[in-house]
Amino acid sequence: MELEDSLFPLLREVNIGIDAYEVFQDAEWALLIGAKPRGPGIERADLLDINGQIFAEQGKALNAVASPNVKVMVVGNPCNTNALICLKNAPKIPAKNFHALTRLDENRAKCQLALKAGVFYDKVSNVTIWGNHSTTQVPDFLNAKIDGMPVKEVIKDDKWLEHEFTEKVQKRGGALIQKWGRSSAASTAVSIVDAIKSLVTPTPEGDWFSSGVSSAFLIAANLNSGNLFLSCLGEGGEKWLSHHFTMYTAGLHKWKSLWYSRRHSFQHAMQIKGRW
Ligand SMILES: NC(=O)C1=CN([C@@H]2O[C@H](COP(=O)(O)OP(=O)(O)OC[C@H]3O[C@@H](n4cnc5c(N)ncnc54)[C@H](O)[C@@H]3O)[C@@H](O)[C@H]2O)C=CC1
Ligand SMILES: O=C([O-])CC(=O)C(=O)O
Repeated sequence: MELEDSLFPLLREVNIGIDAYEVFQDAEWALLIGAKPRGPGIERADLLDINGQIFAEQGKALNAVASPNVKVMVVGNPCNTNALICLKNAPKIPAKNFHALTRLDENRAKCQLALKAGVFYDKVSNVTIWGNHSTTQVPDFLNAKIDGMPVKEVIKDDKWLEHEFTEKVQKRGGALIQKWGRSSAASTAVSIVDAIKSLVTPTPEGDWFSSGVSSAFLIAANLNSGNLFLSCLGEGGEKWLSHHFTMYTAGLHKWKSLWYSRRHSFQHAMQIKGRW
């Protein structure tokens, strides 16, 4: 009822069902949110036993009945691993069509940087979230900008950036659960909309956004030099952007261990530019 009352310009019909093979029929977009949330003191990874199965089944159903070019945004946690499970169960759907939601982390990072700098959040750009949607993620302030200037030139407080900021973004989900007893809902919904808008509309010149995509798209990485070169495969009408990033030491260290220990899992956030 609330969906109908919201007068969404693209909403034509609401169908409710419990059979994934019915509800995914010819779907062009699938936002996979239905999954158990964590409670206080629990890590997202602890949900895998319960939630993993959901995404295996949904992957199979999408593979069988959705549009062959369906785009899938996995939200249910642990979202990176669930996205990989879903992808592996849907071999007919291009792997590049699967995303894990890291946009909420990007938005959280932007909010913290804006608050610290005393600017409105729309002045913050070029924010990257490296790694999993978990407490191991690395919100990248080194390549981020405030009003077009490197963050470190605006916020001259390295201790805050490297510790307080990083930890705040990493643990924001848990902090919300501690406070309210349940996980974020409104900001998650907004971030899903933001993520999809970013995927289907041109990225503002010089900016980028973060989304969790399969590590199969990382074709080159020079981790030893301090420069991380990421390159994504471009297919169809999609324009993937390559970037050079200088990671700050702690970030590089974390990224390195993520890359080596879990290189085959679905956990790398990266920048994507342009239309889907
Ligand atoms: N990636 C991200 O940034 C975020 C991820 N999440 C995750 O999203 C998921 C949903 O969170 P909430 O909406 O707060 O939980 P909720 O408990 O309010 O809703 C979960 C819904 O999933 C449904 N569900 C249960 N089993 C299902 C199945 N097999 N197939 C389809 N639907 C099923 C339930 O009926 C319920 O309506 C959780 O895993 C949570 O951790 C939440 C916030 C942010
Ligand atoms: O923390 C959680 O479990 C829900 C979530 O993913 C977030 O709010 O980032």
